[in-house]
Amino acid sequence: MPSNDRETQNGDVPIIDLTTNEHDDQRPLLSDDVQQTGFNLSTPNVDTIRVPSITRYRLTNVLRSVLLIEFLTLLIIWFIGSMTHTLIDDIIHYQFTTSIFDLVCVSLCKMILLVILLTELETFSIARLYQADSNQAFILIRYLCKILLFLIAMSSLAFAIVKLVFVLQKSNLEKLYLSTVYLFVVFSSIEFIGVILMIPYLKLIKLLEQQKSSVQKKKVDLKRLFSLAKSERLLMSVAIVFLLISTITQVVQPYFFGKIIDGAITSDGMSVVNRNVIILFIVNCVGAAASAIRSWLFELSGQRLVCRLRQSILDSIVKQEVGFFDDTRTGELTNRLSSDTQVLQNAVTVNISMLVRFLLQIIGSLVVMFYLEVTLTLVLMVVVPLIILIAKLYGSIVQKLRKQFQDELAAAGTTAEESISNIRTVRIFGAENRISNHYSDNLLKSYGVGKKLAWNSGAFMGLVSFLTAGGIAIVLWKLTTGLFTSFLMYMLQVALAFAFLASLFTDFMQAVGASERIFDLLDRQPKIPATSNSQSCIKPMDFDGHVRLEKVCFTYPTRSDQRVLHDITFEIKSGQKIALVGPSGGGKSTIASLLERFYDPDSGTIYFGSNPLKSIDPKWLRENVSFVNQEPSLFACSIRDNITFGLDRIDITLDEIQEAAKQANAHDFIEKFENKYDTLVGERGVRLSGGQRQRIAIARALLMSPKLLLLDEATSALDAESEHLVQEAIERAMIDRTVLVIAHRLSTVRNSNSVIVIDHGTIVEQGTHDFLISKDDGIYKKLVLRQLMAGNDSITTDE
Ligand SMILES: Nc1ncnc2c1ncn2[C@@H]1O[C@H](COP(=O)(O)OP(=O)(O)OP(=O)(O)O)[C@@H](O)[C@H]1O
Repeated sequence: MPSNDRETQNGDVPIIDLTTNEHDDQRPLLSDDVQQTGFNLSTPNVDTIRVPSITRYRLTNVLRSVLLIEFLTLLIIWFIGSMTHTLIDDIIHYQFTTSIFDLVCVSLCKMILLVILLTELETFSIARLYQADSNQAFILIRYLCKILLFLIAMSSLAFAIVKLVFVLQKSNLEKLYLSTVYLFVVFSSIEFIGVILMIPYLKLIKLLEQQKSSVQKKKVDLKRLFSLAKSERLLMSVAIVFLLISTITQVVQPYFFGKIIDGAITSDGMSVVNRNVIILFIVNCVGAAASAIRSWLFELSGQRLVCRLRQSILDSIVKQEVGFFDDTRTGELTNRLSSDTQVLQNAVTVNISMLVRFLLQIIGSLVVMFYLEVTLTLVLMVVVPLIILIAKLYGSIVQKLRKQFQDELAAAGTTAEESISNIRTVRIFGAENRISNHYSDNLLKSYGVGKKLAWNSGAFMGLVSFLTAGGIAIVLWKLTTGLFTSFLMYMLQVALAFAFLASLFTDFMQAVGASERIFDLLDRQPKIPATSNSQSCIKPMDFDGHVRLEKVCFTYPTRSDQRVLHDITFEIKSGQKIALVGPSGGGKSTIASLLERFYDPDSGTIYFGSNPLKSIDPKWLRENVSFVNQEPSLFACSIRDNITFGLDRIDITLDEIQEAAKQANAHDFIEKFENKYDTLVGERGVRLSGGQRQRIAIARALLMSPKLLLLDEATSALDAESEHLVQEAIERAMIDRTVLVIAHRLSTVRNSNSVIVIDHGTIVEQGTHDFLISKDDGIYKKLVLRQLMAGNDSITTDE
């Protein structure tokens, strides 16, 4: 069930108002509404309802805008007209067939009344949302509002048509005046159709101020999304100049094309044809060059932008604390790096260019069309949206009727099937006629729906044909062949531009979703800093390896109900080797993770020398503490690069690398490779054996010369030779260092100064190997005895 939150994340803006059926005034909104609207409103309680954030791009707001545009346009035309005769003149000597004053008044009144009614209906809807019981008074007022809405829109249209009819009967009309009346008819028709379409669905929820947050977030994100392109503004400005040039060339082409055709069919027109063909050729060449440069520059700025963005995202990802990665899937993060950034790249460069281009194309084409023939353009502006609206209306009606038809047909089918399969029973009871009548009843119902379908289909085809034929008749009657061709080409340009704009809207919404996810990531501050970012971080220069854990308790963020460590207190003195042993899952690796500050303890403190770990510079920590874990992962680069992975300095010599590799028992096998230290290890080091990987990881840790070495001994099965080599490397690595080793082998434990036995997150025993083995009934003793009996060296057991 999509919740509002999820919608916001995905960036999907619900386009249609919250809708319900008429009869649901009688019941609370139930699951159907959830499916229909995407919002769960089933519990109509003020406290528990999550009021959905509704889009600003909703039908009622479109209607409000149309009303405002209509009023402002008429007002401007009235003022322009006043240059010839004063505004007052138009009022005092008012004439139905020559004044604009009445149109302005009707438009103003209509705007005020419709806006009030729409707002009222929205308010009722939100009030109803909060009320479990239906309120008769509410319902009545709602119906009244809807009726008024319809009547006002219809009256305005009727007035417009009457005025047009009267005006057309007059001769010597001013072109501007006639156009204004046409314009008023267009607007009134659009509003009337809008109101009719809206009334059955109007259950709009008015968004309360305090609940606008998610809409506002979207707004901010859109702004921020475009701010990404800021650093490319120079490139993009140049690109926009070329975009303007290429769009202008595209807009003027049909005009010259028309001229060529007109010239070709007139007897003395060859010189006109020649001239215009040359102009068209030059225009085309300029357009092609401008398109090429525009496309190159937009693509280039897009590529630059996405590179920067990907870099910032990766920087932000790798800065996050380890707990973040426990919680976030790798695929999700790589998706943000690849597909989300790709979506953004298109949105802020190519899509912007397309948006500007198509808008200019529409405006430019309309301007030229108006220039060529005002009346005709106005007629087309009425006919085309009208056909689109009618098609939409027809589509929704047919969809409903088809479903009804299928249901009725299915019922008839069931009757027939039942009768045929139970024919013996039918025969026994002589029920043939009854069955036939029953079937006929069902058929009649489906036939009834079929009749409606047929009627609607006829009406639709008739209306569309009439409008199209009417439009074409006017075009043919009014225009020369050349003009006709230009007109058709312009219409095509406008229609295509609208179609592309619709798909661009979807792309932008997708980009808003992607940008939300990306900005969430870019803005995320790691809970544990990965880099030194403040002056207050300490770099304890006198650190000698002495570490103390005091009453450390810890729970993994992803498993908050299970505490992993309880009151762990112990210390590792400088130069000591401490072995952590205990059953699997007891919490040994977790202690090492805390010392690496992958996580922070819930309570208690870890001290490095006298400094709490939280106050220590993260960079210093990485340089002075090395961790070799059970299954070390290598990077898909050369052995040399893997060994020097942790080092910042670039002046590292091959001798130093070889020395570390020798200590880690890795030098000999590396030398046997054809490319020696430049051998590529493959993804995650797959081209090396487990033992070789471990020895390279040990070399990598040793090269850092850490003051504290954390070792997690491998339990993975290695052959005897490899195991011996790894073990030897580990023992060598421990010499002259402070070491905490998660020990799985008796030999390692024996060599350590102290053994700490961890079970179920607590320290259950602590002391030297000899002391612990001498204890009767001790866990450590049991572990050792068990593995001695099993005849191996491993002291780790599963719980
Ligand atoms: N990233 C994690 N998120 C949630 N729980 C975890 C995580 N890592 C370990 N755990 C849990 O914490 C507990 C202690 O795990 P830990 O790896 O510290 O045990 P261990 O003693 O090192 O075991 P082993 O010897 O098998 O490596 C286990 O119950 C484990 O399931």
